Amino acid sequence: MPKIIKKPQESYTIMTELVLPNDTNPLNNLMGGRLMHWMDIVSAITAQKHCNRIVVTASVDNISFEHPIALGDVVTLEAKVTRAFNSSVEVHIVVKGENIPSGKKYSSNSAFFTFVAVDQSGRPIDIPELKPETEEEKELFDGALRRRQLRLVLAKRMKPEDAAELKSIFKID
Ligand SMILES: CCCCCCCCCCCCCCCC(=O)SCCNC(=O)CCNC(=O)[C@H](O)C(C)(C)COP(=O)(O)OP(=O)(O)OC[C@H]1O[C@@H](n2cnc3c(N)ncnc32)[C@H](O)[C@@H]1OP(=O)(O)O
Repeated sequence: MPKIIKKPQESYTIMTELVLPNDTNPLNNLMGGRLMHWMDIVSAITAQKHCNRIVVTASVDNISFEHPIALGDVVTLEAKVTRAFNSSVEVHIVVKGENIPSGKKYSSNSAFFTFVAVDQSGRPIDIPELKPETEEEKELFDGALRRRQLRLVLAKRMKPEDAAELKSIFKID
């Protein structure tokens, strides 16, 4: 049976949160762990929309916090599927902060999460394909194969010698 093909826009998800006192550290900035929880939720919703299945978080790539988010600021998390493989999807999340009284907007961080669609017994299950449309979506789609190989090599699920696309970026003429 031919696979269903979906566009990134069909599962695009945006989530808005307000930093409340219970979300902050002693410096009155948003705690990293709370932000990672929100990133997990928004990206899981995105992955579920693409797969129409229950998904589990399989891996989280490096997250670096570029800009603290202050108490009272508004946090916007945007998530898009970059590529679908067999049972797994890579989701790109972009986090921005906004101080509404001053009108200041800033980038906080971005990350890639990988989710696996599972059946009722928790076994991986096939998912729809993804067809990127915009130039940015195509660029993320192309890079997703290298990122997948890197995370599978690090997780000891792929031999480095089999990671052809990843190795090709290190080739020197
Ligand atoms: C319609 C529905 C309505 C539902 C309405 C409910 C709404 C409610 C919303 C709540 C939203 C919160 C959602 C939070 C989601 C959690 O937080 S889930 C909890 C944390 N995560 C877990 O517990 C996952 C634990 N791990 C596992 O269960 C298994 O290792 C996995 C991930 C299913 C993989 O199973 P496995 O048997 O090792 O599978 P295997 O066949 O080797 O590989 C399957 C795929 O996993 C990939 N994979 C495996 N390991 C990795 C890795 N380390 N890195 C990257 N990929 C990997 C493989 O590459 C492969 O990909 P494909 O080639 O198939 O695309």
